Amino acid sequence: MASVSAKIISSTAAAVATATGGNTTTTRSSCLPVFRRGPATPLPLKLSRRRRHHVRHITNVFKTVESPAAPPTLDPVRQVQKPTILVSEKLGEAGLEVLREFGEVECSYDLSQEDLCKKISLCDALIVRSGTKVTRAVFEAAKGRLKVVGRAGVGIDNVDLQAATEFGCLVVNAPTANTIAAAEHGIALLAAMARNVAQADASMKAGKWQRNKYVGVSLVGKTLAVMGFGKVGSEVARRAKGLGMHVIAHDPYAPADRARAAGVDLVSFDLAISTADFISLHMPLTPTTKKIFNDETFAKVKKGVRIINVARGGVIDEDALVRALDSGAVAQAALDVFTEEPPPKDSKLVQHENVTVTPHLGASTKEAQEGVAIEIAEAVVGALRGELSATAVNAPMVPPEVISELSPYVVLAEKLGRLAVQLVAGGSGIKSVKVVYKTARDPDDLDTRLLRAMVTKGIIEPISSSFINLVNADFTAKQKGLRISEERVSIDSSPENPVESIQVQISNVDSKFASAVSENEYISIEGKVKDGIPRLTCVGSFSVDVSLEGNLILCRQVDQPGMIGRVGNILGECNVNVSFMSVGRTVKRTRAIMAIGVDEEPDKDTLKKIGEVPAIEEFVFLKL
Ligand SMILES: NC(=O)c1ccc[n+]([C@@H]2O[C@H](COP(=O)([O-])OP(=O)(O)OC[C@H]3O[C@@H](n4cnc5c(N)ncnc54)[C@H](O)[C@@H]3O)[C@@H](O)[C@H]2O)c1
Ligand SMILES: O=C(O)[C@H](O)COP(=O)(O)O
Repeated sequence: MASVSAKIISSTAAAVATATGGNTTTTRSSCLPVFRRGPATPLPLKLSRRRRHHVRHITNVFKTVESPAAPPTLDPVRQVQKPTILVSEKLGEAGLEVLREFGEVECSYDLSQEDLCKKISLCDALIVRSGTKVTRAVFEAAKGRLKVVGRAGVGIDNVDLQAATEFGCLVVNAPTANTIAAAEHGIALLAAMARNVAQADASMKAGKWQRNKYVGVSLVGKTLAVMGFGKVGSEVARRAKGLGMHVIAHDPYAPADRARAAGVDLVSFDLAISTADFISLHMPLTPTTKKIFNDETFAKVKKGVRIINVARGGVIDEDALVRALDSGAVAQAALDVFTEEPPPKDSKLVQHENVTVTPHLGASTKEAQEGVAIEIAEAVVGALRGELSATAVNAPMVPPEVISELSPYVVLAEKLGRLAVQLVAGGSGIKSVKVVYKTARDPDDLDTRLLRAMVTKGIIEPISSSFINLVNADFTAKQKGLRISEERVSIDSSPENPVESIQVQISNVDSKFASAVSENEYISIEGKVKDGIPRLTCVGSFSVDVSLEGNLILCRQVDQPGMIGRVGNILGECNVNVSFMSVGRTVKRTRAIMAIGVDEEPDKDTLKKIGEVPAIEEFVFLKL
């Protein structure tokens, strides 16, 4: 019971040491290059000998298939086997040079799936852009030889990450080198659309001179809503302000002070779309943002709004956009990205006279492609050397024995992060997260890198296009201005379990569920692993005990008889299956918290009915 000592490990996500695994106590003299945001300059990072050993295992942690014996190519200088690197889409020359210095490079563009599968078993690395589908079949055909896939760009939706991980293949990307290019393309589309440049050009080339038909609209003094205030969105905002536009932004997870510093007001989704003259999309494609622009949304926009999309086609319901263009709700659209790429030739959207299109050119500038090429080439070479890459998007790097012992806690950590972020009220940017581990072991022996990475993953993934793992968690958190600190609390208990409990605290934010806010005024949730199953054991000051699976409804109600039955009935009537239920209270017959696990997602009406039960003071639905 007694808490003996508390050791604070101030590991800001910013700390370079944490980007490599976060051991804050041991630094020795060996340096390994790790590639970080911005120009692809190797930064020396000091790693302990133990850490270096882990680093070398990065590509082997999940390896399930032995590499076949392939004909070796010898580097005449080093007299070691040179790896073979297949480049399947056009890559900048500077990147190719980096690759050629290290391995045998084969550039084969426009390969069919079949041909790619034939070649891949002789390759150690593959470099692609968005046009090559790296499917499970490709990893299967690689027969274990493929060690790394490099995506020369941000989006990795064309790479089957699950298959990559299963086959022990590291995937790295180049997340920052094309940010400016994408922002510039957004601005190019904004201006071209407002002045009908593409339509007027086509008309003149058809021999016409239609000055009256192509009268445009001015940008100065107009309101631009930037939807997604991340890397690209904030650069678009900056440029639009330079054009004299009034810029507002919607991003539930962006820190308000970062927006304020850029002279941009963060507003709600509805306010953004109902007041803007122009809407520019810069959010990632996630289950939450998929088709976020749909018939319902277009009914709320300011009539005659103009929309730019250089993010991902899937955030717009394209049929709904055609209807909105036909009705005049949307005056014009300028699109670089499409749900299906290339879109069907007879696509009504592409053919629409009020739509300007480009074939996914956002990242296509010479400068961006050179930057991306160098960034990806260095990341791939580093990975082939077995070094740590800050842009790795899969395959955590922890010794198998640590993974095995921590695996149930890994699930717990991710779920606690995922729950905690959903308790934050939209509009309040998250800046500071603290993870508290209670352990009966020597806190110095507790390797929390994986757990911290998984909490970070749980917090960031629902709100970003980033894929988080042990390698990139701190790097990504830093990019998002998120400070993750840790505290290890030593307790008297059985040292059999590596961790007794994990608590996630988020400070300086408002909560959607006031009861999740502790006396110390931060959102606090805590969990434990019992019989190998992760469980939620504390919400704010309330104790509960529910298994973390399916979805969760948290209700705070007056502590009185019949509450479980009433809510259970509402869910039952709507065919929502309750998997478990737990009630926690601080004082008898005052207030209680009910945690209800549900297999299905209740619809809006069902949730409304729960909220209408008089004794229920607040409730929230959380996806695990
Ligand atoms: N057209 C191109 O060639 C091209 C080039 C680069 C990037 N992209 C795309 O642009 C998008 C943005 O890229 P980035 O590098 O700026 O990513 P980022 O992760 O830096 O920014 C995304 C932002 O969206 C915010 N967000 C998440 N959910 C949201 C929601 N529901 N509503 C509003 N905002 C939300 C996040 O908080 C984050 O700030 C991605 O979809 C990326 O794939 C396209
Ligand atoms: O995800 C990205 O980086 C952009 O969408 C660019 O894709 P591309 O490399 O195929 O141009």
